[in-house]
Amino acid sequence: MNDWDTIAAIATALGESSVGIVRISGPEAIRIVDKVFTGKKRLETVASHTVHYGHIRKFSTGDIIDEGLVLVMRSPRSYTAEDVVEVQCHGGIVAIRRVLETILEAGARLAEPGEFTKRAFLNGRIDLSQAEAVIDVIRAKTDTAMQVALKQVEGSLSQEIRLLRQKLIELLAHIEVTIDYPEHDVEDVTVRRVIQDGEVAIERIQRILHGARHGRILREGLKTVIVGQPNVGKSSLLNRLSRTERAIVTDIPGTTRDILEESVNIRGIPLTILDTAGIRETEDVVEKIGVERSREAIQDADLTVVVLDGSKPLSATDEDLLQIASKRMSIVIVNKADLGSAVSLDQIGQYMPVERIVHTSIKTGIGLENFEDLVEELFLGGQIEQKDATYATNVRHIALLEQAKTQLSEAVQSAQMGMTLDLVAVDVKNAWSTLGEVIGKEVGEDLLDQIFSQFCLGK
Ligand SMILES: Nc1nc2c(c(=O)[nH]1)N(C=O)[C@@H](CNc1ccc(C(=O)N[C@@H](CCC(=O)O)C(=O)O)cc1)CN2
Ligand SMILES: Nc1nc2c(ncn2[C@@H]2O[C@H](COP(=O)(O)OP(=O)(O)OP(=O)(O)O)[C@@H](O)[C@H]2O)c(=O)[nH]1
Ligand SMILES: [Mg+2]
Repeated sequence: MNDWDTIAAIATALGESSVGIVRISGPEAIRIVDKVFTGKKRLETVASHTVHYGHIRKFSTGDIIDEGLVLVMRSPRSYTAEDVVEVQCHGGIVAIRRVLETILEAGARLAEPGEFTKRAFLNGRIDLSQAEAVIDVIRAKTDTAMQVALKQVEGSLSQEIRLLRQKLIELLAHIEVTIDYPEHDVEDVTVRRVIQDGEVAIERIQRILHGARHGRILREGLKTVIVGQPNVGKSSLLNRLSRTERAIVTDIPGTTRDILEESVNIRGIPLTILDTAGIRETEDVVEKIGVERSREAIQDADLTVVVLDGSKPLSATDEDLLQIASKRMSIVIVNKADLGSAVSLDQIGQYMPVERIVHTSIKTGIGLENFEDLVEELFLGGQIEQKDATYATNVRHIALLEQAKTQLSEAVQSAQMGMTLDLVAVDVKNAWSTLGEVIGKEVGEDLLDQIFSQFCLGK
């Protein structure tokens, strides 16, 4: 174990709560808490993973600060793999702060954000991808996001990466043998193996990356933009989905002026919805800018919802929007079904497959279920349902996986083109070390600092 100092921090959220926890980790953790805690036994003598009742005292005066329960977890069986003591005191800002203060007076240092988890990594209890997933668990906003992150904390991605690296090392060993003892193996057997194993590895990486888009959506929300002419019901849709009166709805066309943003949750899929100003049909330059703005919003979005007023015939502006949206993931809502239908389905069908068209009356709520079904179908497509699939959700991991994929493609190509085996080996070796960076092999201190500084205090 490293001879680091002993760190302490408040582990629970600040504010009024029933219980608060101060966590201490490091070689002096138990001795330091012993100096300020009086229970039946000295903590130095108690068994690991036991809980003790007693009083916490001010280090300088010996005055009682609070009563509490203390947990002792001895190295290496703890979160950080060091000796860890957790003091559970009363909640509320004053009690927790005073307990932390006395522990700092007794010799601990205030931990930096993420320092407990950083120690768990540096002590080898978890790898970097597991440590990074701890942030995702804390930040998860839906059950599914939480589930995916927790799986990663438990090592799902790490395991995939380790397996891939293992295969690449075996391949490298094979190449080395062929280079060093040419008589031992025929070169083209090795070349074939590079191509075959390389392609299998690329395929595995591809599968992890395929889940990446879903992973990002789970973390950041599906960027959704609502576009359409004035007065068609765009803001009404936003209000319905968010179950708020966030957007102002009136029968005056042009009610929404600025873009509004709202987070909603549809069947466990987080959506960040932008409600845009309606696009008018004029030759006016200012209005043309409106179409341009919508076009930009559509380019940025994961999902575009085009709202039409179904009680009116399709206009040229509607067709423009349908045209732009047809190139992207999109859904068409034909609204105001309660006012009768004047819009031609065949006409919309020229731009959009019928399965993507939903008829609604947002005013009465009719058809919204179908819209939600469609969102769910488009974005989960059964894939998130496979609970054991591994997703890369972290941009750093995704970038590294893309890079490793490229390096492997280069190895395969070099092999196919008949390059010498030592050149092929370089690409394979590169892919192996790129994958290593995902789990924290050979990463620099700067990167670690950057990653762990995103954590909250006490984690
Ligand atoms: N009180 C408390 N609750 C908590 C945490 C904590 O640190 N303290 N956690 C903080 O995130 C989470 C649980 N995560 C944890 C992960 C590993 C170990 C741990 O001690 N692992 C050791 C020993 C396992 C064992 O005894 O079998 C190990 O893996 O070696 C503890 C908590 C959520 N709940
Ligand atoms: N009859 C009927 N009226 C609706 C329906 N949906 C919305 N409306 C009404 O249409 C009017 C315009 O709705 P908004 O949601 O403000 O429309 P918008 O598309 O946001 O309009 P702008 O912000 O002006 O671009 C309001 O009076 C709504 O109550 C519907 O399904 N049927
Ligand atoms: Mg509006």
